[in-house]
Amino acid sequence: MSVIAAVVARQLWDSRGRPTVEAEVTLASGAVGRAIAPAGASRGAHEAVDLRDDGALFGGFGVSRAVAGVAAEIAPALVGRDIGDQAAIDRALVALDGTADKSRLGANAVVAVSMAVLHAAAADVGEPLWRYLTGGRKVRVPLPEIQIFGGGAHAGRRTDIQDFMVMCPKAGSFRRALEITSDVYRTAGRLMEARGPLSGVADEGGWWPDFVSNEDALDVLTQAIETSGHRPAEDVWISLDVAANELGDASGYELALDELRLSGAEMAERVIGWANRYPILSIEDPAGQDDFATMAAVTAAIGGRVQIIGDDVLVTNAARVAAAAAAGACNAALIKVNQVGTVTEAKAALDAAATLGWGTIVSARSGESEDVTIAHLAVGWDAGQLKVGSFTRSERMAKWNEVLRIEEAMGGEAVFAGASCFAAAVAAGL
Ligand SMILES: O=C(O)[C@@H](CO)OP(=O)(O)O
Ligand SMILES: [Mg+2]
Repeated sequence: MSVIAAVVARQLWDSRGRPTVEAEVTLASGAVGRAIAPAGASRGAHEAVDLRDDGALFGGFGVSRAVAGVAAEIAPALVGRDIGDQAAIDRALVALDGTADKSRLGANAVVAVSMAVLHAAAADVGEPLWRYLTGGRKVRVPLPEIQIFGGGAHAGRRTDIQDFMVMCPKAGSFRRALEITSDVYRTAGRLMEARGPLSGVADEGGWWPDFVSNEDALDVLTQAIETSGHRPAEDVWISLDVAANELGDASGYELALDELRLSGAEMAERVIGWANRYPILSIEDPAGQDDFATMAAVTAAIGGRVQIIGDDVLVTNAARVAAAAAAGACNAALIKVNQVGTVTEAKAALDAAATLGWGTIVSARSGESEDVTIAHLAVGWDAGQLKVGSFTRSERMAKWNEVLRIEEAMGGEAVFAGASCFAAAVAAGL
């Protein structure tokens, strides 16, 4: 394999109009790999730390430091290295940064370079990234989790629950899952229009929510599934990201829309109640990032039939996956490369979760770009599931459309992960 000849970075803009980092890795062979760092809004305290200035009107100063660090330190450390050894390159990035949370060089600089290295390695052997990652293994096309309403930190906290999504485990193909979800999405928009003014879309493209309670949103989503001509709990299921880290911690949670202040035990009761009353197959972060007890209470009660995903709880960190498993805190892991900072560390978290028999979901952030790396990771790593946001925003569509291209490229070999990708779906007999 070829060696790295140059690493450059530049400042681009993300889907929220905030500056971000793009890295470009050129090899001696002439092959090039490029990647853009995404950015979260609901972030866990245990995540790797970007160099950003989110509060500033023009927040470019942190990002320009991240860009400058690539030129001054990362490029000299990587030039001349063998592109085929991603793990060694990622180890070098971690050592060069020297902090536990990548805050010196910035996780946004580190993740952009790490993913650009991966792209360059695939380009060097002339393979699409997803195929390069399979190493010849059979992989599945992921089950998509697609947002219908966006709330929480992505929509001025109009609902407490952050993501109201749907899953179609029995769709048979990725293409069909998108068709069904499109019916539900557009029907939900019509229902909201009929109730009053329709106020556009949230950060990830889901409808901007206009509801009187969190359960009102769940009612309208269930109605949208029915009215679209598909069957709730047969063809289409609800998946929620409560993002409860934004609502409180073990000392108490606030559901502002419902005018409720709940203890951890009451929060668990509430979430379990939703799962009992609505066609829910998956729930992410029903408790705060360090409230393993509430996560475990939910998992013990309904984890046999509902996927309980850790996001802020796990932050794509293999050690936290192990700690959560010991506490019985979840049965699935969200995988966001920028939460941990390098491709190799993200893969280690995914492997740790998969070894436990957990579901694994490669996920976008709420601040995204045209970068489609995660579509390739979801397929090439055989994650089984992919969470990208909604329809109607091109930074999301770029990823969904890329999976459609990959599914087409697989031809007759394409296997849709459907219900096979997590135990709860299997238990539900899907
Ligand atoms: O919480 C999440 O799962 C993500 C995507 O919905 O949001 P953010 O990128 O803001 O952390
Ligand atoms: Mg989340």
